[in-house]
Amino acid sequence: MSDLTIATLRQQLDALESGQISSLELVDAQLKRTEHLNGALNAFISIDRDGAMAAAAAADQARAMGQRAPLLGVPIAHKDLFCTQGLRTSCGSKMLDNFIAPYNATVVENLTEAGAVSLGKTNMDEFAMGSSNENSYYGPAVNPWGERRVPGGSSGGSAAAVAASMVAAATATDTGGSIRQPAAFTGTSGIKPTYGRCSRFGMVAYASSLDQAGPIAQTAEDLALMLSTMVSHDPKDSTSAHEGPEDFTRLLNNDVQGLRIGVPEQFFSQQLDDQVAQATRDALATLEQRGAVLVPVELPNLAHSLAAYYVIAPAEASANLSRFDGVRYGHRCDHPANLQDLYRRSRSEGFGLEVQRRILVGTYALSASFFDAYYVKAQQIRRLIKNDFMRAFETVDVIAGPTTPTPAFKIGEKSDDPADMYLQDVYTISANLAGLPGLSIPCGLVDGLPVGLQILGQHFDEARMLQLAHQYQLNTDWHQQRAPMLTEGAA
Ligand SMILES: NC(=O)C[C@H](N)C(=O)O
Repeated sequence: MSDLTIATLRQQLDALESGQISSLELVDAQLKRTEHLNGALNAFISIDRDGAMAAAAAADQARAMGQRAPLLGVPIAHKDLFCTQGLRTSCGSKMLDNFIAPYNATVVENLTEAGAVSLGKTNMDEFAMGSSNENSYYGPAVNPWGERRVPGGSSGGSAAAVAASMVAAATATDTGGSIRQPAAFTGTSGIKPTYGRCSRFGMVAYASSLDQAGPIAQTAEDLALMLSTMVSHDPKDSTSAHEGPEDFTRLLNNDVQGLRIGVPEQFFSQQLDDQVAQATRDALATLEQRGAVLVPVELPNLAHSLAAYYVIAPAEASANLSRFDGVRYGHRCDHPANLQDLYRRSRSEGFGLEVQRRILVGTYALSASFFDAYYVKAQQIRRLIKNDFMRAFETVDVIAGPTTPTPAFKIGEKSDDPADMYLQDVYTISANLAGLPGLSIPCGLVDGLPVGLQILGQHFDEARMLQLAHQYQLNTDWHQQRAPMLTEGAA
């Protein structure tokens, strides 16, 4: 491996461990690459050179003293909705442009304790609302795969940063697909673990019953390394799962002989691009050749997941975002005439249009006259969808299909049509509604753009999903394909 800046997390860790490179050297090289590429990609909102170099020096010192930690000295980045003490946490919003958290999110704390060095904070759709990263106050992040394509959303900055090897891995969050969809669009791998696996403490809340943190990286093996340090039971999050720490790498080298993969026809709906369907079927055939068994399953209520999600998520968002009132923290308007004026102007100036749209939709869905018709109905559908999955998992180990209906679209292509944008989430949101873990790995190129294979698992069965993903990657090279701009000498 000549250039360690484009290496995987595993390779970088091995190089640090063998003394081939120091953390200071690696972090500096990665920062230079990030500073060089960020003008074009806008993947980072904040680059923390001083903090990263200080942490790298400390990691080198710890290593020299014989100390070890799972991610000691390796550079990563955090989506800009994880609170980082002393470093701005904007959540992609003007509302929090001036917000510096007084504490670290638990996920940030866990990764720091594991020795990871953060280079800074990555771009995202405002308050994680979006599927293209175009809803960021800081401008869209750009997909390294080119031609002004979106990197997906809402964790578009983390995905673009990994795809461009600014960092080998980054944190992200997924409320309705925000880890898996950008991973699919950028040729990276991403996993949303079971709801409750990663603590939500210090994650700016969007829709609390759906939000879940997870990593984006180049490979399934790197996802397993990251996830093993990110999860923890956290008394500071009332929905934190009681499952203890886990080594998610433990099954990686087991073959997939006899593993039963459910394939729902509903994942091959009419929205699905023909070539994406073909790439998905080819990936399933590869797994079948390795000994996995493909089993048709039914998810009859899947068609209603989009409608249920786009009631529940805005409803929860409208409640969560009521805390931004211009009084306690965040944006405050100039010279308010009175308290009403302070609320109104601070919120209309601080929130972007998509966030305002969702607050309106959510407030309407929760209003007394419509509560039963929308919110209660959506929760009932949510239960039916979960039941569908539970029934399917009686006969299969995992469920697989496409991550997205199409490859990455052009910046601006869907901005005027929110419903068309929401359709991007058609295959990903059911996992959030059911609290199930889901991952995406690269499985092909369509018109030169990456597409993803989605694998959904049973609650707390991430290790098995990662095993399947790793075995697929041992037998294919889609995850090693590089964006053209990175191979044409631009970096
Ligand atoms: N946050 C997410 O998972 C993204 C999803 N597309 C949404 O806008 O809600």
